[in-house]
Amino acid sequence: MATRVRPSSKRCAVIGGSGFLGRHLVEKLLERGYSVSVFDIRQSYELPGVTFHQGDLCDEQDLLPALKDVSLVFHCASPAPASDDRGLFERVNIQGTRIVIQSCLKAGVQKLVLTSSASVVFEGTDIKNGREDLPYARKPIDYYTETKIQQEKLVLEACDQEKGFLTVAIRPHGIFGPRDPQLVPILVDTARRGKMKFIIGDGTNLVDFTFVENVVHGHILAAERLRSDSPICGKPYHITNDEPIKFWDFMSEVLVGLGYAAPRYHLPYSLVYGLALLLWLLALILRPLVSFKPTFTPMRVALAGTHHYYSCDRAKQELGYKPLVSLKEGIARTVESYPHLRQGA
Ligand SMILES: NC(=O)C1=CN([C@@H]2O[C@H](COP(=O)(O)OP(=O)(O)OC[C@H]3O[C@@H](n4cnc5c(N)ncnc54)[C@H](O)[C@@H]3O)[C@@H](O)[C@H]2O)C=CC1
Ligand SMILES: CC(C)CCC[C@@H](C)[C@H]1CC[C@H]2C3=C(CC[C@]12C)[C@@]1(C)CCC(=O)C[C@@H]1CC3
Repeated sequence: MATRVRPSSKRCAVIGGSGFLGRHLVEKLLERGYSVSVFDIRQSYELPGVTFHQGDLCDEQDLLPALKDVSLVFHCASPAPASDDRGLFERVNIQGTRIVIQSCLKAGVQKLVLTSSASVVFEGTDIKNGREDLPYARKPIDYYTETKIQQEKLVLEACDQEKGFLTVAIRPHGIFGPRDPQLVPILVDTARRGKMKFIIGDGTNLVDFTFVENVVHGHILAAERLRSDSPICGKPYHITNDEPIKFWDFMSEVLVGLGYAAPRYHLPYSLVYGLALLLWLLALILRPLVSFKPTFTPMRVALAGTHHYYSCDRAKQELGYKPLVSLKEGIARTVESYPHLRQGA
């Protein structure tokens, strides 16, 4: 009689493994002795110990081969928030996540760890030390957030301890670090165009920025603690640096580290938010005729001008989480990793 071979617990798949967070996660998993199957719509690197599968996660036929003999799946694929493409977010984050869950069940995967976002509770108003029991945003600030909420619900609701399919969601906030394609590059581009002179609001708002290696650490702890009798099944966990910082101090440290001037002049929050909303509407109306992408979107202005920091007490207590890299060291390592973005380079 043929016996069914249980997939090795050291073989895992990273969906979105070519991305910023995904690649850092893959590198750490390899270091910890895992063999990794990467699934992504693009291939951005090659590494010994990694098998690449290129395809669209919305297509089960593309995805299934990447999940063969895999017991643990990390799902950290998403379209970039800056694309602001409602159809794409719905297709990839909602329908695609349904396909990911179905494919995991078909392939006999036992654990699914989703990269969600702390933004699933953010409505554009202050959040101070927010805990995981805050309700999902009733009025999500953009399509990205709207679909990240649906995605998280789908994954957590799929958790079935009796059937042995275990899920958990990690909610990071403001990930930064070497190879980040959005935060530092957008900041530098804005500075180079002379638009980083202004502080939106009074500049005292506190925000979480999380060094990428801490986010990776949170994911691996969650995966390794996920067992059928563990209290973490079907739950979300905030993962931050646990060092809220003034948004404009963080921006200034990165800018000054790269040789640019720190923003100095204050503009009222409601004025900038109103203008950003107007520009966004204009861009939407004119989309069939001309395509332009405003730098100061309502989402970015809200993120730049409000408090949004989160408690990671639940992760500390239930996952044994503690940030490994301080904000100071994370900023220094990030600045050093971008020689091509320095002033004058
Ligand atoms: N960067 C940040 O500050 C934060 C990110 N997150 C979440 O972390 C995750 C990773 O984000 P990043 O690494 O920053 O983004 P990224 O854009 O660098 O990586 C996302 C990856 O997903 C892949 N992907 C997109 N659509 C796909 C599809 N249809 N099929 C297969 N692969 C596809 C992309 O090719 C890319 O490699 C995302 O789920 C994001 O929502 C959450 C909180 C903060
Ligand atoms: C133009 C300036 C006012 C701001 C430049 C920096 C921004 C590009 C970033 C500051 C906070 C970042 C952030 C995200 C993307 C990049 C920023 C807006 C996310 C939206 C990425 C995806 C998430 O899940 C939440 C993040 C919150 C913080």
